Amino acid sequence: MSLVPVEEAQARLLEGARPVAKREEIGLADLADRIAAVDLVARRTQPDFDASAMDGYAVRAADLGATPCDLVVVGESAAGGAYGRTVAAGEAVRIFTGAPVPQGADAVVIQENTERPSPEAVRILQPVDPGGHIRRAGNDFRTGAMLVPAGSRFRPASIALAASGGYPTVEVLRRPRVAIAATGDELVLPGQPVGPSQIVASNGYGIAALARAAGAEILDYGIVRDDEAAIGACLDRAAGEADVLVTIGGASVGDHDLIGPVLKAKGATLDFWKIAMRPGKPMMAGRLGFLRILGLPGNPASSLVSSELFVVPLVERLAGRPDRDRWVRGRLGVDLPANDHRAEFMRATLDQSESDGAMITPLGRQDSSLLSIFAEATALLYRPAGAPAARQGDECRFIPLG
Ligand SMILES: Nc1nc2c(c(=O)[nH]1)N[C@H]1C(S)=C(S)[C@@H](COP(=O)(O)OP(=O)(O)OC[C@H]3O[C@@H](n4cnc5c(N)ncnc54)[C@H](O)[C@@H]3O)O[C@H]1N2
Ligand code: MOO
Repeated sequence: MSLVPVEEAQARLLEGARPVAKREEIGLADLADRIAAVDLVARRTQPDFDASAMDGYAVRAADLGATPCDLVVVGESAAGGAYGRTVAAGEAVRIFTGAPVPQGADAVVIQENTERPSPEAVRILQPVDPGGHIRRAGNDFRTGAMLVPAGSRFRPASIALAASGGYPTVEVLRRPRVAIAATGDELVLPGQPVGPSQIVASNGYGIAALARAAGAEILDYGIVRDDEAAIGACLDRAAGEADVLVTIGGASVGDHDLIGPVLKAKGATLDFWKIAMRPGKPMMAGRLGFLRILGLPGNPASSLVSSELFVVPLVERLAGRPDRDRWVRGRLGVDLPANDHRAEFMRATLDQSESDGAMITPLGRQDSSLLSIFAEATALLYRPAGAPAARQGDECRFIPLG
């Protein structure tokens, strides 16, 4: 079977992938980064009264023909406690920011432009135009105005806007459910005793963090043994509750690499297997009914690179987020030899201090088993398949790592 080019594999994976159709109603506290399922139209007007923009005195502008002049202070209007009567000629009302401007008053004088010659009187030192320092009713929005269109991703300001518009809860797209299963007889959970020839299952935690940031809800299936029945049961479980199943390990050609055989036995479609990339070659993608399956290679760097390139865009698409170009242009920090037929994604560091663009330098050791090197990397440097030798300073592309 020939290797599938990376771009082709990405395109085939996203073919027909649409945002999850199910919706749910959630509270404002959980709204960050969720996608609005319906248009949010204002249920109220903001502000729904003329409000003072400053601390000072509500006055009739016409009273201030010649300043300084003294007015009688007849009461107070505070935020949440209006002045109930009408302001008459020669009168002023002490007022605070956000408080309703009383009937009869048409301007606010800021308190810095006043003096209090006595408790009953205020001396206005400068005139003010009618409407001065007043926020008119509906200044922000009116009932019926479009606040957040369906399909938008909630940002801090739009969450606050939803609250202001009268929504205690909001209908959003349900997050895609991504089940993650680490396969392998050698694996133990973090914190458990590690016996001879065993290792700690680590990859799933990094992949879960990536998928969650891309908009997924994670279903953690823990460790699944290298056993066709166990992997089959995991597939059945995912088909019943998840949108995507990500398996880690068992994707290659060894006698204990069972993901491919189990997909076949279960009648799942295998969309593609083996990508022209390094690391991450043995990745496979398939489907069982509505479930999408990504079989990632077990080597730590391989599984994380595959997740950046395949899990993230798939989850973002299913979550209803817009497709985005994650590639950034930079310059090589070192000379590099010609590349072979597999695109290479090198763990690299990024120096943003250069004036002519970011400088990317691959880390010394690129072995796909090295998590310590991955954790040090701040970028994945892309070397296209068949790329000729490159010189320091040549343009290159990279994905910044979060
Ligand atoms: N004869 C061949 N052998 C291999 C080939 C090949 O083309 N022909 N490809 C190699 C490449 S490239 C990769 S990548 C690996 C991937 O193999 P698998 O996906 O089958 O992964 P495993 O064999 O199960 O595990 C590989 C390695 O990773 C460790 N691992 C597995 N799961 C986890 C986990 N959740 N957390 C941490 N580490 C994990 C596992 O213990 C192994 O050390 O195949 C090559 N072989
Ligand atoms: O593709 Mo493997 O991922 O080279 O180690």
